Amino acid sequence: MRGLWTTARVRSAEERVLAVTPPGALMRRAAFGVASVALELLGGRRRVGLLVGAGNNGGDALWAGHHLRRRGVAVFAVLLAPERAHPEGLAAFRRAGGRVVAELPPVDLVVDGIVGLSARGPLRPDAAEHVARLDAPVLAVDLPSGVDPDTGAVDGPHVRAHTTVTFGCLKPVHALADCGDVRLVDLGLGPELGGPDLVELELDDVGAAWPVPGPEDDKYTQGVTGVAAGSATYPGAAVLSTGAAVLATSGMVRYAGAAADHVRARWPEAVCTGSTTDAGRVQSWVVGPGLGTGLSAEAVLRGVLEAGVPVCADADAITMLANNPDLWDARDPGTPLVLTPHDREYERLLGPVGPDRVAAARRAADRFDAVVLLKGHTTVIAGPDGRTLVNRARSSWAATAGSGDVLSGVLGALLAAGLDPVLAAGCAARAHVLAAELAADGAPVPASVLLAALPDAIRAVRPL
Ligand SMILES: NC(=O)C1=CN([C@@H]2O[C@H](COP(=O)(O)OP(=O)(O)OC[C@H]3O[C@@H](n4cnc5c(N)ncnc54)[C@H](OP(=O)(O)O)[C@@H]3O)[C@@H](O)[C@H]2O)[C@@H](O)CC1
Ligand SMILES: Nc1ncnc2c1ncn2[C@@H]1O[C@H](COP(=O)(O)OP(=O)(O)O)[C@@H](O)[C@H]1O
Ligand SMILES: [K+]
Repeated sequence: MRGLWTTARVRSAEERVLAVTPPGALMRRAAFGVASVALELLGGRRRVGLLVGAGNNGGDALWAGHHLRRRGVAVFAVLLAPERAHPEGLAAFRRAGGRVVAELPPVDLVVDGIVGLSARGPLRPDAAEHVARLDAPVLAVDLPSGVDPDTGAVDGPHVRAHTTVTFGCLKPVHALADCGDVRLVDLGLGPELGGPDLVELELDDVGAAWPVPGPEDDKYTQGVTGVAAGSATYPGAAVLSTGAAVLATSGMVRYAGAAADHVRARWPEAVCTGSTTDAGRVQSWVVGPGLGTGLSAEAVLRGVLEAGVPVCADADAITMLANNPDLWDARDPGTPLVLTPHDREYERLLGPVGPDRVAAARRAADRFDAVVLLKGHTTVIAGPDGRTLVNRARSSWAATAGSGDVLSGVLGALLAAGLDPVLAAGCAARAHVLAAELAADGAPVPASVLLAALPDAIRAVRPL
């Protein structure tokens, strides 16, 4: 598990550490970390450029330039606000033989010290012009400048980092946006930080949580997943969602709906009926993919919400809840509900997602007293208790029709197995990303192939 702390939390921890640390010591430690990673990336090459802003982020870059000079590297600095450049950092840089220039000459690596934690919004025009001219890889100090530290949002010119060196702890930007390879330099903030604001599950966490049958188990004890999805128009959604539940966990999957023949033909192990009313007992329901939004679909959703087992409400189920708020009343208040909207479905529920996906997911979790999994390249999972997970895809191949149906089936199976719903959502999202990576391997991947890669993804995360 990787914890991430917002800038406000980092600042208050830093204040307490600064109060008991000699002046400048934290910055020099941070800068030494930047210089060490720069030397590693240079691999023997010897020319570095610095882009230096007005704040302490620029100070870090100048001190890193000082360390690099001492290791014999030629270092050139562009000062974006010369009169406000960090005075001690600039003096040390000059003393060590660093050269201040109006424009960077050809270099092997650029250190981005334009802005750090205090900045908001895109790069200003002068900084953006320098960044647009770069052709060397960029090592970002703390975060790629122009990317919002707390939301990862990008709204104009920004730095694209090959590597980011950050200090003290990871911040939301490091999980929500592309920061390249992220390295952490310890500043001793740990004891002052408290619990993280956001958490990113690692593969080991997913593997440890994934349900595995024991010697005493049979097909019922592991939780039976119910899938209420598909229609005459969209049988494929039922096939994909049911198949994902079949592959995600051992045990049993019941399918109930109009696509029973299609599901049976593809997944003979699923127990299929035409209606949720005669489906038999289940320990969770997945409802919505390809279901339609008519009166009969509403009746299905109502029945599932009343059933008293955890529900994953996806796709058309979300649209129905948005269109007909009376449906919320059918919900059994004591049982978990996981909503899995993409941005357009979210908008139907609560208006535009906006640039802050974490805040949006939390808003919905709070409003609906549900776990909300806001899908996208960066998926955010918020629980009604405030827990928040983020899961960033490494590629965008999963942006393909039907891939959300696969996610819903995996999530439903993990709910049936009894996983805590926030953890279930986090594990499903992580395994889905991994299956997409394994299946795509650099080329487009249809959802049915992503689905077929689920067993490989599960094998890859399970402890040896
Ligand atoms: N605290 C610590 O213990 C440690 C902190 N450390 C380091 O300090 C960093 C935080 O430093 P910080 O607070 O000085 O602010 P920082 O992010 O460098 O720059 C803000 C300045 O930039 C400007 N500016 C704003 N927006 C902008 C934009 N879009 N485009 C361009 N310019 C923009 C704005 O100026 P103004 O608006 O006045 O023109 C403001 O002056 C942190 O990320 C880490 O690297 C490490 O040394 C470890 C120890
Ligand atoms: N740009 C992207 N990069 C990576 N994954 C993405 C991207 N866009 C969407 N996804 C993922 O693909 C899936 C799409 O789900 P959804 O929009 O419901 O598709 P469908 O309704 O066709 O099944 C989600 O798991 C989402 O997180
Ligand atoms: K930076």
